[in-house]
Amino acid sequence: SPLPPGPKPWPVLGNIKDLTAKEFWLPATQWAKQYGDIVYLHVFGQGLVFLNSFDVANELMEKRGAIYSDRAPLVMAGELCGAGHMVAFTRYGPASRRQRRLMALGLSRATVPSYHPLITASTRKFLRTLFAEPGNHLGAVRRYAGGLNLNVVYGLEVTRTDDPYLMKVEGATDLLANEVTAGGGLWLVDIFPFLKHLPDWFPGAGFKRKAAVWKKDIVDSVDYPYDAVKANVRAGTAVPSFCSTLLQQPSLTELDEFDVKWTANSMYAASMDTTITLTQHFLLAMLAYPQHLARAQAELDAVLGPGPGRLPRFEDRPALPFIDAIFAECMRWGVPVPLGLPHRLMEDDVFQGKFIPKGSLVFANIWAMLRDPAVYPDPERFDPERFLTKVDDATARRRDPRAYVFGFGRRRCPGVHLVESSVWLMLASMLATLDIRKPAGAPDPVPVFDNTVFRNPDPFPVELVPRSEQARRLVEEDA
Ligand code: HEM
Repeated sequence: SPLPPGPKPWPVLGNIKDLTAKEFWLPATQWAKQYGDIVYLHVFGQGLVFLNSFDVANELMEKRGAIYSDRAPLVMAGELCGAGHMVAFTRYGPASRRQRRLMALGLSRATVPSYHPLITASTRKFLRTLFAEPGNHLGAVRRYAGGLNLNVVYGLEVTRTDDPYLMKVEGATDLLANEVTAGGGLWLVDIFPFLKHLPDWFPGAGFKRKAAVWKKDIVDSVDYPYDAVKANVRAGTAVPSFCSTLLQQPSLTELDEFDVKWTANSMYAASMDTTITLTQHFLLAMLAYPQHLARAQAELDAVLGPGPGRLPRFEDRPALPFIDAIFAECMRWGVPVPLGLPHRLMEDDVFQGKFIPKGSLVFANIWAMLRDPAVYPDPERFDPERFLTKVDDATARRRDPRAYVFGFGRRRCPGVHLVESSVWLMLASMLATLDIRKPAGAPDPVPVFDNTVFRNPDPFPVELVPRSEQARRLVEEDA
């Protein structure tokens, strides 16, 4: 069978000239328009496959998950930088299945409500930080996401901005997102693995010297909070958390411990940039569409009392359909991980008469799915109301961005239920208490995206100010 269609490759080099370091989802979506639901490229013989519709992604990544669930053997990130045991990098097999089981235990739909008190406390703390440091909302979001995770995962309470656990894991997460995987995770050594045998001093082997430094920080960030929770468990002082619960099981093997340690770290690393990205898109949307901010605040006032009368709680959610619609539209419009994380195909496959070679890296083009005008008319517009029109169940399922933004199949994001609770409360709390506006005289923000994995906008000017004296009092008195 022929390969799926795609842009014409050069001999040997393949489509290297078609790769872009920024916003790779844009050319990928142009190819989707030109070539259809499956597009094939190669770089030095390494196949790259783009699945551009829900049906095809579901058919291959979900239904044929037994062969579409591996990850690329990344020499630089996995081997040289020591991140190979992080869940997102783990090769498909017994180890990844053990990790996924642990995650399912700690992050299931049934478990997440037990974190609601903690999520509420973290969100309130986040609001206080925002009010106290109005010019540093990004720092506040970081601390919120990091603190919540340290608490849920390790039972460690963050009390200071320069908390040593937070600093360590933040540093390593930053390294991973902005250095190790900034170019999509692919280094020359991943294409030519023999390069890893170059001596460190060899000209061109700078990547090895970098990796040695980064590896130390990454491995440190995995051990440091884990050792703390283990010591707490031994001393009988551990508070309930993902790690402490699992570490107190009888007959824990060394392998179990290893799995708990790496799984715990992965939850932290994977939640940080995604949460920040989603929050930044929410702010961009509120700046560009102030009418939705006003409507959301009116809905909140009607339920919580004017001003607001009190801070939002999880129990309020069914009475706040417009807030839910804003949340859904932030996921759709923002698309935090537009091409997902590539799955590696483990065997040759044939689909709709096209040959997909073993070893191909398969991307779900989530961006194209969430910009499909047939499902989302006028897709560039931030329009929460699109989720409020009554439709039949099948259409409602098809238009729910949750079916796409978290990826597909056996590697689908295990953080989905945590996000559903934590980000909802965060958005509802910000809308209830803050005005979100451009600083006086500042131009409309034009978002710039520099990362190839996350669609995280570069910082932009925004002013977050208490909505009213009442809002300020509520947040401060809640301390
Ligand atoms: C806005 C929030 C988030 C979005 C949009 C998001 C999206 C994604 C996507 C698209 C993937 C790749 C799935 C695939 O390969 O098909 C992924 C993987 C992953 N996510 Fe999330 N995520 C979010 C938050 C979180 C949170 C809060 C956690 C943990 C607490 C988390 C943990 C993970 C892990 C561990 C993986 C790797 C799974 C694997 O390789 O088996 N994510 N996420």
